[in-house]
Amino acid sequence: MNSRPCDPKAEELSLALAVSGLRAGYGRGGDIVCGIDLAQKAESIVAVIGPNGSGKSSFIKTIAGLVPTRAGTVAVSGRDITTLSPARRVASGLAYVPQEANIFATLTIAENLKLATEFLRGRAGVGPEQREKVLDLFPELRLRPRTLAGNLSGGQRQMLAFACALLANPEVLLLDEPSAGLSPKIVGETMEAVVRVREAGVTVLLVEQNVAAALGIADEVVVLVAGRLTLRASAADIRQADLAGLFFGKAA
Ligand SMILES: Nc1ncnc2c1ncn2[C@@H]1O[C@H](COP(=O)(O)OP(=O)(O)OP(=O)(O)O)[C@@H](O)[C@H]1O
Repeated sequence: MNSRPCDPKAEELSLALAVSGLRAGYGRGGDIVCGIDLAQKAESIVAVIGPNGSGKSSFIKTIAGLVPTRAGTVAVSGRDITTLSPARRVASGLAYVPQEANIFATLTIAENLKLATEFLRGRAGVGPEQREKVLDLFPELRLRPRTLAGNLSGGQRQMLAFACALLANPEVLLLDEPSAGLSPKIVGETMEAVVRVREAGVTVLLVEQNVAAALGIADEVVVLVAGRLTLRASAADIRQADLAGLFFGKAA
């Protein structure tokens, strides 16, 4: 037998994102995130789906440091970031694009991009070179730097929000419902942009209500019900599955 001994530490280090026993909630209320484990390989896209109110956004916000962690750990590329502030998490390689208010509508495209790196001095790979790489991914933004972000379409705003997050040269990008409020055509373009982001070497954890859109681009899907991960499977397997059954425990 020539199989190598399993080294859990080495395995953990090879993961882009490692979430273990994560618990979180709001104020004095009960747990909304109820002990979640998630190990995500580098340069993969994992989609988090589940019924309304199951805690998908709360889960991703807890990883971003915006909802206080009550128990458990979060690590990016083997570095424990559990106790870091949201800003320090960004500087540690974890970027987050919220569902709403993810750009400054009264500033221009160029001003939004400039502001995005203002507090990131010291993070390796942040600077003009990264800016060029990001603008190569979203060439439309390069064409009209003086356009007010508030005058962009919903899809263009999402591209700007992605670009601002990517300027931090993240290893992991958290996206909270990027398709929300977009027309079907623009949802498709937004999902294509997520694929380009992954092709650029970034690991993507995506919360989506639009299950079909998420399944179209994800490698793996996790189903969250009442704050717990109830299923993890390849997107191909989930495409065949009965979603009502997965979400609500109903028989087909
Ligand atoms: N700021 C908050 N304060 C208190 N409770 C909150 C807060 N934000 C969310 N919740 C509660 O946490 C639970 C999970 O909400 P969350 O938005 O995380 O679910 P979701 O799965 O993302 O829902 P949706 O698919 O509808 O966006 C809900 O019961 C919600 O009311």
